[in-house]
Amino acid sequence: MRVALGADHGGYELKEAILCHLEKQGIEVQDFGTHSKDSVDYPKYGFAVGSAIIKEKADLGIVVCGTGLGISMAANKIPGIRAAVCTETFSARMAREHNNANILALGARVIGVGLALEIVDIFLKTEFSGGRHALRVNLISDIERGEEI
Ligand SMILES: O=C(CO)[C@H](O)[C@H](O)COP(=O)(O)O
Repeated sequence: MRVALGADHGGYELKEAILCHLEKQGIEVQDFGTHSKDSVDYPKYGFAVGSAIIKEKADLGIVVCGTGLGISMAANKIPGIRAAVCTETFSARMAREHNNANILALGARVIGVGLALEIVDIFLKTEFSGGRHALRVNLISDIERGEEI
């Protein structure tokens, strides 16, 4: 599995912890920055991670900002991206199982590192269950294409 990772300054430290955690497990990680705590603009990192997924350079993405909100909003502007902000493990599992989310968004100012890593592990190991959920995710794609549903 190839994971694309990105964060703004608010998420920088948590991103580094996630990078270390995933590399220890032998997971291939592409780090799109940021690389310090200097103030940056989160849409650029949401866009970089989302683009990597759409271009099939990564299978799943993880984005981090202060709340997970702004960076997920930016990523979700890319057609085909389904970024889900998760603050607990149940939503992380459902985001994959029911919604086929391709990006996990985390808020470094909302949750601690331990919970964040647990959420990451669950998100990455859970498969989309398809079936009725695929029909619903396809309706999201129809909306993206400007179709009426
Ligand atoms: O959470 C965020 C976006 O949703 C950002 O990390 C946050 O807005 C950055 O704030 P500041 O520039 O005050 O550090």
